[in-house]
Amino acid sequence: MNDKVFAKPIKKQFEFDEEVAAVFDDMLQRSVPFYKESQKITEFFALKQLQEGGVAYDLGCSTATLLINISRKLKTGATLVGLDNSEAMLEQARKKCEAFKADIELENADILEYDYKEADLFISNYTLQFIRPLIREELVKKISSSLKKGGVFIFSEKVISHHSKLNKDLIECYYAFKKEQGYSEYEIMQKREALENVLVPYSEDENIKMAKNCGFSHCEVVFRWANFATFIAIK
Ligand SMILES: C[S@@+](CC[C@H](N)C(=O)[O-])C[C@H]1O[C@@H](n2cnc3c(N)ncnc32)[C@H](O)[C@@H]1O
Ligand SMILES: O=C(O)C(=O)C[C@]1(C(=O)O)C=C[C@@H](O)C=C1
Repeated sequence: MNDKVFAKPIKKQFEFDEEVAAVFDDMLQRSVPFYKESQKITEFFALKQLQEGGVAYDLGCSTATLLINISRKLKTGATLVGLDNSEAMLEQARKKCEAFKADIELENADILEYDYKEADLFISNYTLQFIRPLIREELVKKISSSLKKGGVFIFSEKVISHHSKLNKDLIECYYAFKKEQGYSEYEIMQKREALENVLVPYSEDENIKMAKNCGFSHCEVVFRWANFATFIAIK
């Protein structure tokens, strides 16, 4: 289905509700530049990390597109767990897993409260940005302490620049991308307002510093387009 969520007047803040879940795959492909490429790079490093008996979590798995793609390419027996606290997203995810016969554990859970098993891999694409800054670092510490030594955390985020002119230009560049994807000026502005104080992006440096403060020995960007980046942190 096509995303027309912000084509009508919206008064509430952005939510991952039924209306968003129903159009989510289209929304992401048209709202995240190089979304498929960032998924492919995530898949590549995820598959390298997963050995027989390995455990991987996708935090904020939404409709499970990424885990389904990983499961289809996985040659070893590993446990794939997708967590999300939007039941509407999980309904879509379950339907897709059923259709693709993908062996994935999906749980309705708050990623901040979840009791993680020892894992080899964590993924969280475009989700940390929705976690309040005050508790974001606690979550990343929890992820790091649940990983085995040498374990990997792959995460993608919208990012800002602390150079004000460059930041303004990055946003302009992103809105030009959205227009090319068929979103109107009105839809872009409405979504911008709905995301205000809900999606709180950090800069590339702040994300790397956060990972290092939380127990990762190394963190770097493996893919970036303007204000969207994919990071790999290694314990
Ligand atoms: C932008 S979407 C993630 C997109 C997805 N990872 C992908 O690459 O297609 C963010 C997801 O995080 C979920 N989410 C946000 N806060 C959460 C929390 N505290 N616990 C669990 N899920 C959460 C939302 O319901 C939503 O599905
Ligand atoms: O559309 C925007 O303005 C975005 O920031 C894109 C973004 C994201 O980065 O997570 C925001 C919300 C939706 O979940 C999909 C994509």
